[in-house]
Amino acid sequence: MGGRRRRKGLNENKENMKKRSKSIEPSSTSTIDPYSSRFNIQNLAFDNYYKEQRIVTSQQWDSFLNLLRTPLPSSFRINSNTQFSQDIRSQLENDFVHSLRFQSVEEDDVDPVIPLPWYPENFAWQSKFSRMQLRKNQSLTRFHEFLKLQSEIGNITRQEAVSMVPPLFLDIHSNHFVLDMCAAPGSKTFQLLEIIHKSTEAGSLPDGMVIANDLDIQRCNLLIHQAKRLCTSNLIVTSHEAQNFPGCFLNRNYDAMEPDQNIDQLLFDRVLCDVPCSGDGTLRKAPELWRKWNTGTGNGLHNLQVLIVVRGLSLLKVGGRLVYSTCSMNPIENEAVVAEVLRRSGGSVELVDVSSELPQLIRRPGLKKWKVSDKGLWLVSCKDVPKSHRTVILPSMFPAGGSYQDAVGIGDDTTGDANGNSEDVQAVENPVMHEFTEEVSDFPLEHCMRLVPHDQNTGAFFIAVLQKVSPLPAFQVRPRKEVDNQHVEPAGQRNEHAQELQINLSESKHKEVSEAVSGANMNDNEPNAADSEVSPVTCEEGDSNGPQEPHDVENIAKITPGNRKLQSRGKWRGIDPVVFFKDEVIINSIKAFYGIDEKFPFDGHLVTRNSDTSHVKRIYYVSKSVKDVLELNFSVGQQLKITSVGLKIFERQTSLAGISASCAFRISSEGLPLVLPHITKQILRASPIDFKHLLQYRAVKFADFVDAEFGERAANLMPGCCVIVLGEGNRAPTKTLEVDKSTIAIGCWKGGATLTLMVTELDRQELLERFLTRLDTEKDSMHGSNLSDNTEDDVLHSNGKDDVEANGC
Ligand SMILES: C[S@@+](CC[C@H](N)C(=O)[O-])C[C@H]1O[C@@H](n2cnc3c(N)ncnc32)[C@H](O)[C@@H]1O
Repeated sequence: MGGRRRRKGLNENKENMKKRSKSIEPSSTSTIDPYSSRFNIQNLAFDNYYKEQRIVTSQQWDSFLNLLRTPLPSSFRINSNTQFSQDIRSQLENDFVHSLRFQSVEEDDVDPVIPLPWYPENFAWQSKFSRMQLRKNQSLTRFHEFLKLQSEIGNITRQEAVSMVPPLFLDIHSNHFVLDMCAAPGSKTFQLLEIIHKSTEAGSLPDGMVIANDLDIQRCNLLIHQAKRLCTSNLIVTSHEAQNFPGCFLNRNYDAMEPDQNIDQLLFDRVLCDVPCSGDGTLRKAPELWRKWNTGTGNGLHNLQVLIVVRGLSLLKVGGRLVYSTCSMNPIENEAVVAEVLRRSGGSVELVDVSSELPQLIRRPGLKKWKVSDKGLWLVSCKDVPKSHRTVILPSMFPAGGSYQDAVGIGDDTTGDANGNSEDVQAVENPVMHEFTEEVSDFPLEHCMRLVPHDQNTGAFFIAVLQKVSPLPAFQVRPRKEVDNQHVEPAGQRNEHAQELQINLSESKHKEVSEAVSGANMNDNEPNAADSEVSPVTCEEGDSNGPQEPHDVENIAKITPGNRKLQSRGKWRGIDPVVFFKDEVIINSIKAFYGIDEKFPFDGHLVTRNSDTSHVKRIYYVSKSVKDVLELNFSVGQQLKITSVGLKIFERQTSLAGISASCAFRISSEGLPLVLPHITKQILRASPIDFKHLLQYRAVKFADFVDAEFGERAANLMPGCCVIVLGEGNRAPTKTLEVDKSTIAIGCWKGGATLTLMVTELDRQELLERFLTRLDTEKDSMHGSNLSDNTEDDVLHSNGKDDVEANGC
């Protein structure tokens, strides 16, 4: 099966790859439109707004708009740290590029699927077909099935091409601490983690880590679910308002500080602010947005966006990089936010010129001038804003910024009604009248990047790269009244952001930093109103005692840093507590059962989500970096509301067989790659034929293994969980098992008479397919280009021992 497909692909590969360069043209295929009949894909307010903002030249307007009305080509990313990433890339390069070309629904000159030229190592791909076309067109079924399966297993992530860009500008290194402030559903978080893990050896972990935060706990759960596929110990998921993200500042002079405490404040090398936005850059993917589009959404989000970036900058180390991004085309959510942040940072933050990075990515410079529209009225300066509109239209939305204290005169309306109808409003109706006041920003906003759909057949995106060059200055704490007046309720947001303008961002002294990060109305030791709401239980421990009341803040504040009593109770209502797992009896039994070598650090690296550690079901492994953050978090009174942390490594087997085994904890499939190089017991290497049979039949009797010696060794294992590694050749159980990232291993259960597979059905199918493909590849390389037409079964049968099928296992 796999053999025939591959050979065809191999022969044509080089030629196909040469043709790739012309392939990012929009395809005529993408104009087929089941789409236009279902959605009203025009909106006059949209046209008027963006024509006036001049986001593209008037000559380009039609092609811009026409492309916006066509479906988005589907794109995806190969998860570079999955075991089969290279295999998947080869399959695309060698097989699909070729086969789809010939099955294409249209005769055109566009390659059906191509690697995105600006994405490193051909790990991101775009097809010329929209998702709908992939679903509906029968000639694309095989490709569609491939995408579906690989994405379910976690080998690929379906993601908009432009959405893959922001993480690439963060310049992430494996030792970086990264904060993803608005992370869910997590496609960019996964990119960040992949980069951090990229050059780590099997069985070891990078020094860096990612905190993925999102206010919406349901969306956090999506992220957590997807993140399991990454098998990472270097991730913490939190759920806070990004603009109030806790600072976790530990006063170093604290008497009872633990000696091993090695970080005293949560500061990050990199911060990603992929903020909530109006999302009109995704119109091609979500055409229902055409109907809903209005200028109020962007205006309503501007202030929140500024606050999130400002908070991100205060948590960024000096010298660190912050990337701000939106999938909106609106300058009020983009350039105006960046300009306001630069204004507030008083020279301590620079907008970086990244024109030499990712040169193949076509981008346009940020705008230097724009206007504000409020209910159909054009405003060119904050001086034009009538008093009654000043709660909605902020000075920071204009290119020159300013403040309403200075803005007296024309817009100083005292007679307007609640809807802003007044003589002054009439006075600003005609933008021509104020053309002479058109403002131009002084900041180098041309360094911002605008990705527009018709440049490379994508959605639209906005990206700005900021670098913190010195501590942020102290800002004036604004009077409460003005703060309330200035608050703008963003569309769909709760009224929780009103107070945040009071944040004091001084970073000149540690004490001040502590105050700054806490926000004026927010005690660092205290959950804020939004955070202590009852939220869905993030119940990683199934037997948790259910939602818990938030603990007495006073008591928490009094507990000295490092007092482990804290850990036995959860602080956040509805969220399981994070508890360091230190049960020596269980840990030693696991270590002894699997013969885990001393090089693999357990101390302080195991956590559970159950304060009753005698009933722990799941044990999670955390990297040194995550361990440090958790310890800091305990020391500062658990400011972080952690919904998920670490990698599930051991899981209690609750069945009868599990209870009777000498170690009740099995190794989870997520944890296996990490612990594999350190296991010396309960591990066997199987020949390909026996490995294949395990995958095919799920359970194989010891007597039925083709390699009798392997069967005997399996029978001699301790009852319970064991690991079977795919060996080379017919039989090869060796004493020391050398493993690397490409090693294929599976968790099994050794019962009375059989070995039984312990992987999900989906993983089993995928593993079998990949395993057969590898056999194919080996066969290819053995026979060179002169391949016979043997199937993989011929190879397997050639050892003359394939009697398992006959035995009907
Ligand atoms: C553009 S989406 C993020 C997409 C994500 N970065 C990704 O690549 O998958 C914006 C996210 O911000 C979250 N959000 C909205 N308001 C927030 C706030 N005040 N603080 C933190 N997250 C917020 C939303 O729940 C949403 O998941």
